[in-house]
Amino acid sequence: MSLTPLSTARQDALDAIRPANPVYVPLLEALGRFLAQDIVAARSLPGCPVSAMDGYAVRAEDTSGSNRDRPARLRVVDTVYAGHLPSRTLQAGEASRIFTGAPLPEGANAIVRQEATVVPAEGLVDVCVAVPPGKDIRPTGEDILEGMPLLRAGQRIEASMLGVLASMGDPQVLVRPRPRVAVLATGDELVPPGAPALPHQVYESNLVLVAALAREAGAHVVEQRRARDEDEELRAALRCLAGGTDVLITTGGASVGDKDRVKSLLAELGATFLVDGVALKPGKPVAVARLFDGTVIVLPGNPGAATVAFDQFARPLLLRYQGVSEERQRVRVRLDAERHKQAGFTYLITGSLETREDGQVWTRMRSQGAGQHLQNIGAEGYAVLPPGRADFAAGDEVDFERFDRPRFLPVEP
Ligand SMILES: Nc1nc2c(c(=O)[nH]1)N[C@H]1C(S)=C(S)[C@@H](COP(=O)(O)OP(=O)(O)OC[C@H]3O[C@@H](n4cnc5c(N)ncnc54)[C@H](O)[C@@H]3O)O[C@H]1N2
Ligand code: MOO
Repeated sequence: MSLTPLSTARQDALDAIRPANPVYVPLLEALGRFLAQDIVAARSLPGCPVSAMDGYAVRAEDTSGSNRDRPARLRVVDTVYAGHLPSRTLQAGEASRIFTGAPLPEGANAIVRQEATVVPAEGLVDVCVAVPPGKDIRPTGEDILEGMPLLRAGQRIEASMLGVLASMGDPQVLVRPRPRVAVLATGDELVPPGAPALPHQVYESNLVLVAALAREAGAHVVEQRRARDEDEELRAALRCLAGGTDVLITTGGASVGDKDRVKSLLAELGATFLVDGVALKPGKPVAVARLFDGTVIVLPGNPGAATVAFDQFARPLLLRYQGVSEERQRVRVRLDAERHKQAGFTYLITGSLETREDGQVWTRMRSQGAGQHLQNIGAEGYAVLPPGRADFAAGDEVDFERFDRPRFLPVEP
């Protein structure tokens, strides 16, 4: 049987997922989630001209030629604090005591910092500098002008964006719900960390790995469970977890061994498979199915293969649920070593990037093995060895998919 190519399989899986309907959440809850609306400035910031310094609002012309030896003496006719309105229009020879952020009085066109003044007597100020018009005034809209586009749907919300939203007067923001995810690790050999394990047993490590990857993709992990390779136990776990969540992610039991029963039990429960096996290494046994109005993603048990299969299927699916697709940067790189592969497969080999003296970019590929834990730690991306070719020599050019600084684009429901 020929396996489905990676890009076709991923599209088949994604086409079945509709983004969830957006909801308003309080700003802090939106951190790390995806904006479901374009944001246009509802007001200017500042909303009117304000002082940028503590000092005196003056008419610039009243200070012309003044210095420490020949200060300009002005009458102080008002005091303006931030959040309060001035009570006077400034006339020639007058100043208003003013503080940072306070609105500029009518008639004033400059600020003198208080360090450049002396108070000779109550109600008077000596200005020891000449200030030009506009000095230390923040004009209306200096930061943000009403009507300007600020944020766009699909952006991942950062702390600074929450500050901008609040500054526009919004107590909440429209985002898509986090998908509710359950993770199920299967295998008789698995022992939970914390309990004693014999050499033929394996510490269960996929639950935390997959839950963490799901959380990085914006999901809310609601349950993590282990099940032995027993039909009854597996069936019960699959039914319960698929019923109560948006996405169930399983690991292990995905291949063709006698005890690899996850896929056949899902089929018995009525699952419809959108993807079942992909021409991808590592990660070949990955499957995606619909069951009980939710999605089940079957990952291979090998931690390395599970990580790649998660990245290529679960991550885009969880992101789509939140209304976005991820666009990673691709660069051309040279391979640091030769590689042989199955011609029909896409191989994704984690590695780091290195720019050599001649300016060419090379990738230092990690040794590849489905079961390896270490190949993903600190990797900068994947060297993509595409289908349609079996042999790659050191120095051959391929695409490199970078993990850092992806773009998130909104998808149409
Ligand atoms: N005859 C064939 N055998 C295999 C094929 C094949 O096409 N024909 N495919 C291979 C590929 S590719 C992969 S990948 C593996 C994955 O198979 P499974 O999903 O069935 O994984 P398991 O057999 O359950 O486990 C594989 C390996 O990973 C360890 N593991 C499993 N779960 C965990 C966990 N939660 N925490 C830590 N380690 C885990 C497990 O102990 C095994 O060592 O199949 C190949 N076989
Ligand atoms: O393709 Mo298996 O997925 O890792 O070796």
